[in-house]
Amino acid sequence: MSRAAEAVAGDAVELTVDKQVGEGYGLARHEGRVVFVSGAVPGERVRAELTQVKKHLAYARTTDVLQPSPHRVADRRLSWGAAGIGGIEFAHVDLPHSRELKAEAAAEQLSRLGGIEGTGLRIAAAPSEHAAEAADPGAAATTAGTAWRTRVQLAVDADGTPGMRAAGSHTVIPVDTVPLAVPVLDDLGLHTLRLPRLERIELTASHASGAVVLHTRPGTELDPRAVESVAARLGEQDGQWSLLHRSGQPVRRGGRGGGPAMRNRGGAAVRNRGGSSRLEVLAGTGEVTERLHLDTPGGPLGRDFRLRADGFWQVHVDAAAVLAGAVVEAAAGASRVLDLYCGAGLLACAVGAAHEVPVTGLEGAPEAIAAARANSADLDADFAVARIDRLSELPAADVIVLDPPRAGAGRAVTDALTASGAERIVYVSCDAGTFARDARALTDSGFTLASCRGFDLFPLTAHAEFVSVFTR
Ligand SMILES: C[S@@+](CC[C@H](N)C(=O)[O-])C[C@H]1O[C@@H](n2cnc3c(N)ncnc32)[C@H](O)[C@@H]1O
Repeated sequence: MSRAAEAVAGDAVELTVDKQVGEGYGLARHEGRVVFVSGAVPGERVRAELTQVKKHLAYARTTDVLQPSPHRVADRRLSWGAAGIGGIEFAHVDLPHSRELKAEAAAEQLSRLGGIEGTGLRIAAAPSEHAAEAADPGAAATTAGTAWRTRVQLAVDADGTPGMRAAGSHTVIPVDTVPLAVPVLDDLGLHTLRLPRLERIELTASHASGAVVLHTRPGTELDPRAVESVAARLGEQDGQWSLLHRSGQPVRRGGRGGGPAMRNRGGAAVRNRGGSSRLEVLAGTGEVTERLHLDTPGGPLGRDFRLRADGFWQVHVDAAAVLAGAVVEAAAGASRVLDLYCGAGLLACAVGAAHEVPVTGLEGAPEAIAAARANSADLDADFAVARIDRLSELPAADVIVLDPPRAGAGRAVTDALTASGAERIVYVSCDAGTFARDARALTDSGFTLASCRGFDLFPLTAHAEFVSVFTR
């Protein structure tokens, strides 16, 4: 008796994409398996190559579109000379529809992992994209959503050519333009330089200032020509630009001085600053200044935040204002606010200033806490270094704000939130999956999810931000 040959990676298959799920995948079925397919739009019939095959599921990438969705547009990466780069999962979808697909994927995760139904979740456009789409409806298929990143990392290959990593691979693809970056980072032109001995560069653009961090490969010295060529580009820019170097020492595992291992926004493990490798300021102050503008019920609020050039700040050019605005609104009526994972103090300072209430902020990175203290000198605010997941008790507050990294808060933190005296939790999340898991823990222990708002603060990628309020 003959049997159909078992599917293997490399096989070409035809798929009908049923719906959108997390990480930018469309979901299809093929010969008894669930297939997660990239580069497709729900409703489409595509030909795809299987990239990974397991017993009950497989991964695939679209190679040809047989019946296109009306929401399919020309892959924007082609116009950037950046075909195949990863991290821009909706490069081929019109921008408003990409938001609907993210909302569909997040609702599925909230239901499956969090047992949460009927939130009516929408993902709202950030003001810049909203304006671009309103000014020119055609922009939704082309330029809207393509110039928002104030923080960008370029990988550098062994020959010193900068670029972006290919999807699912370490291969560096040279680019004609810095994808998704705010114009000033593209204008620097660092992606056109040869940068020997570097393994990556971090680019930061903030209010009237910016910074570039050069990361050398482990065991190599900085190449003076690379430093000179980058410094020359920074010298041509308006505003204050800093140039920094982080040596590529291998990260120490355990031992003293290593600092707590944490997850950054993208989920990659990072060492607490200062423990693993040295950050050296080659030019400028080594700091950037961010400016927050908010319209609050009490009137306009403007604040400057200084932070270290490599310190955490919300990435989308509108993100700080959008998230701070939503958190200020959600914290209305609070008498004392605790901000967990507070970074340089953005949310704590916005809430403290808008509602004139005392705030406490806790965060693992000492440099961020030093910045938060300086940024809150005019407020009734108290900031301290702490590993949130190791706290046995939380400081007293009636409203607790938390904005954990992509890995979410986890059981120890949700238990501490439950044990606290807080009546309201304002949870800011950049990952619907880990948020859904934490939401289930909170609702299982007596909290009710009162609201969940989505914001497209990572346009054209699979990610979004969520601001949710739990009450009890
Ligand atoms: C998404 S950022 C939020 C920062 C801040 N809310 C803001 O908007 O600028 C998460 C922060 O959590 C910190 N962090 C990550 N893991 C931590 C942990 N286990 N304990 C304390 N802080 C942590 C990171 O250093 C980072 O500053």
